[in-house]
Amino acid sequence: MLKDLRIAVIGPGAMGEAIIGGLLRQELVAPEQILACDPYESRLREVQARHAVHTSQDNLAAAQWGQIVIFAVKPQQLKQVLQPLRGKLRPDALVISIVAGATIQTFTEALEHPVVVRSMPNTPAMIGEGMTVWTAHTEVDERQRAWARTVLSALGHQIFVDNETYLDMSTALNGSGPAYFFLMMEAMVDAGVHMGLARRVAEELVIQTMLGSARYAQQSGKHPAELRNAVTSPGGTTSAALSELERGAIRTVLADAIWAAYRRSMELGKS
Ligand SMILES: NC(=O)C1=CN([C@@H]2O[C@H](COP(=O)(O)OP(=O)(O)OC[C@H]3O[C@@H](n4cnc5c(N)ncnc54)[C@H](OP(=O)(O)O)[C@@H]3O)[C@@H](O)[C@H]2O)C=CC1
Ligand SMILES: O=C(O)[C@@H]1CCC=N1
Repeated sequence: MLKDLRIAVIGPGAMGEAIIGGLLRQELVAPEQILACDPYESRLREVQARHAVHTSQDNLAAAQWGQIVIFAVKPQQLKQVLQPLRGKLRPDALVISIVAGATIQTFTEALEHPVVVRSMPNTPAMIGEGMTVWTAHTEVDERQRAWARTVLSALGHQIFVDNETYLDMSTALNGSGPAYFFLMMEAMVDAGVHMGLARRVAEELVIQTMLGSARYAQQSGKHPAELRNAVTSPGGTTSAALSELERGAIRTVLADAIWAAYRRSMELGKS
């Protein structure tokens, strides 16, 4: 599918490198098909040492080289990255953005290039367990959509949505979502340590409980409330804990947090 295609990754930071790693791990491309482009030589040396891909400090040359051009810079860096590339991409190049908030229109206008996919992955992509949501401009043809699907599948699961407004919502749920779980993990481990468990043991208990619960929810297909009720014995330990969580308004706090991320994604899109 991606055989012989040239893929430029502009901004091979944490996520950009995850894309490179995923593509190579799944043997979807060979290292010489990838060009990582970053202004900092030391970063390029690290990426080169790990993946043996081509590297460059010249975004324009990289963008012109790529048949697929992936933008993985920070939202705050995007404007200055796009400006020199205006009207310079190959007409049939596929742009894939993972930049939070940045709209398809931002790319089409800044680059004068309509063939743009906007996506939102997450950090479990580092181990091929990501969840990515993506959408495409109408000018992205079927062949290019298949390329995008293959590239994003290298990160784990992916789903296509036909309305770009879902991308800001996805940013708040699956994009930022791992941080919510890591925070919960951290708090639970600390509580375990506070009670007297060794940290190493508390970590193992918490991580496997989270993993097992996620897999169980996925495989059983049951509503989370049903699964929760099955844990909650009358007058037992779980109901004592849940009562405290409800007293702390955990549902409202989580919903407010997710709405804050959603609003922030939309704000980033306007800046
Ligand atoms: N982290 C996450 O969980 C997720 C992030 N995203 C999105 O992915 C994007 C990247 O995030 P992340 O990987 O975390 O950030 P990083 O800071 O790790 O990656 C950004 C990379 O871009 C490089 N860079 C900076 N300026 C330029 C430039 N002018 N030209 C080319 N490259 C440049 C940076 O170099 P240097 O560091 O040396 O400045 C860095 O290597 C963001 O837009 C973010 O919204 C999407 C989903 C999840
Ligand atoms: O925090 C952020 O803005 C990025 C986007 C989703 C996850 N990290």
